[in-house]
Parts: sequence; structure tokens; C-alpha cells
Amino acid sequence: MIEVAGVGKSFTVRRRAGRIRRSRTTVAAVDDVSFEVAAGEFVGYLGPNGAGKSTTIKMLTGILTPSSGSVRVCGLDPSRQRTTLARRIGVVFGQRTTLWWDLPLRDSLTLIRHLYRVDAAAHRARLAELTGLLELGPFLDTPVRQLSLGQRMRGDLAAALLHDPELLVLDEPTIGLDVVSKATVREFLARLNSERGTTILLTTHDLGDIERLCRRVMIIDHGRLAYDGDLSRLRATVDAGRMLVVEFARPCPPISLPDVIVERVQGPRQWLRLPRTANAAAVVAALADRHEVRDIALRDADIEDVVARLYRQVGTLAK
Ligand SMILES: Nc1ncnc2c1ncn2[C@@H]1O[C@H](COP(=O)(O)OP(=O)(O)OP(=O)(O)O)[C@@H](O)[C@H]1O
Repeated sequence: MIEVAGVGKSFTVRRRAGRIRRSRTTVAAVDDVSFEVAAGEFVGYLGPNGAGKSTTIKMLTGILTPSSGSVRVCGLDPSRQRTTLARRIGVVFGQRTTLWWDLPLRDSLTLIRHLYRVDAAAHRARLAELTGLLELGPFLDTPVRQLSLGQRMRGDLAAALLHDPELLVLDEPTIGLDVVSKATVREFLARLNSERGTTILLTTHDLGDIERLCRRVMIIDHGRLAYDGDLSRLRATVDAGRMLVVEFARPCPPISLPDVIVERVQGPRQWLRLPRTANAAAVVAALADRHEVRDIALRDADIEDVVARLYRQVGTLAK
């Protein structure tokens, strides 16, 4: 469905160098990235700010032309065949809407039918289906400007899916949504992938989205692919260990014990990271020996810990 081979994208930026002079520098936003996504996959695309995610997505959807390498999506060259590709893929940018601000949602969706030249009967059936799945009924006749963020996102998803695309590309679809709206959007995407077989590429900073939805994750950093594989293997590869949260009777300086990394200190509480191989019982005994301990909790590193650690050690990982 997606084939990306040795792709790079550079931008020339002009910077001030002194009062009048400007110098030109080249920024490699994406640098020699290769990956494939097969039909039916649900892949998460992660990376810190400025890593190159949006640039990749813009190349996949034909908005930007790569500086080097090749991109094929649904067998097409996105930058040369952008209009043909648009009929086969759906794209949602969480920070922007494709809907007409002043029109009721229903009218926006009708206009989109004409843009994509969807046959009227097929449109009616698909709109009815999406209205049910995304619970659009109560606000189909409301102008887009009056919709809540969660309602608007559901509207945008419907707009991207009216022409029944094979591939859906999402850029931060749950940004700013409350817990309930997030859950609705995630549930919908999970069903779209499992029941309809739509291939989904999801860019997000929300690791809850990734944990809930994606088996495979790709992580980009400084324009280079730092990881591509199973979420479970990522946990194993990046030994984020376990987190010991200790509450002492009173605040004390950061603990110093072999193998123990102090991640955070807040009043009498300290967050201590233990490698997987460390003996937690021995650490707890050593702490209790030195200080009065009020409370202790031990948990596995969560996905936030794993990814934060990966971002820090990026470049040292084998692909
Ligand atoms: N049009 C442009 N002109 C110059 N530099 C650009 C342009 N677009 C992106 N960049 C630079 O390319 C790099 C990658 O940007 P990109 O927007 O792809 O990152 P991102 O991973 O999507 O970040 P974020 O999570 O913040 O959205 C950044 O250094 C950015 O400043």
C-alpha cells in the first residue's frame, strides 16, 4: 500500500547572519527513510517535535515532492498523480479542517461528494453508515463553526471516508479531544481497520492512541527512522525497566544507590528507575535502612517511559 525507498526531503532556509547579510542553510527534514506498509496494517508514526513526521505525510499525500528516493502509495507516484491518489486515500489533519466553516456539516459532506465524484446512491448509503458509526445525527444540520472539537473531528473523519478510501492517513486526530471523544474516535478507527480492512497510518504524540490501536510503530528522529517494529519488541529493546515511586516521611536529597536512576523528585516523593535485572526487594531494603519510608509503589515502565527513553538514546538503536 505504501512503499518508501531511500526518501529524503531538504529545505533551504535563510537565516540572518549579521545585520544585513543572510546565509542559506539546508535542513534535512527527512533523511534516507525506507519503509513499507502492507494493506490492512494499522501503523503508528511517532517522533519528537520537528522530527520529520509531517514532512513524510506531505510526501505520501503528494503535497511535497521528495528531494531524493521514491514514494509509491496505492501504486501511484503521489506528487505526479495527486488528484488520482486523492480518490483512493483519505487524509485528516487534527489541527485543520477540510469542512466549510459556515455550512452545516451535511452540506459540507455533499460538496465533498461532488469533489470526489461519488455517485449519489453510494454517497447516501455511505453517509448513513458513517452517521451511525460516528454518531453524527444530532449535529448534521449544525454549521461547522458551531461544532465542538470532538464533533468537528468526527465530521472530518466522515469527510475523509465518504469515498471509501483504501488508506487513511491521520495527523494527530485526537489532539485537544476530551477523554470521551478520544475513546469514540479510537473505537471508530479500530473498527474501520478490523472490519473494513482500511489501512491506517497514524501520526500522534498521544501514546494512548498508539497503545490502543497499533501493533506496529515507526519512530523518526532528526529525519531518520530510529525504530520500525512491534510495540512489544520496542518495550523489550528499550529497557526502560521498572519505576519505583517512594514516599519518604520527609523530603530528602536524591537517592544514590547502584543501578538506581532518580527520574524525578517532588517533595518527599522520588521516582526511581530500576533496570529490569535489579533486585527491587534489595533496593527497597536499602532505602528503608537509610530513611523512614511512608509508601512504596512498583510498576512496569509504561509506554511514555519507553518512548521518552528511546528519544533520548536515539541513534544507538539498530533499525
Ligand atoms: N517548509 C519548510 N521550510 C523549512 N523547513 C521546514 C519546512 N517544513 C518543515 N521544516 C523543518 O523540517 C523539520 C521537520 O519538520 P516536520 O514538520 O516534518 O516535523 P514533525 O515531526 O511533523 O514535527 P511536529 O511534531 O512538531 O509537528 C523541522 O526542522 C522543520 O523546521
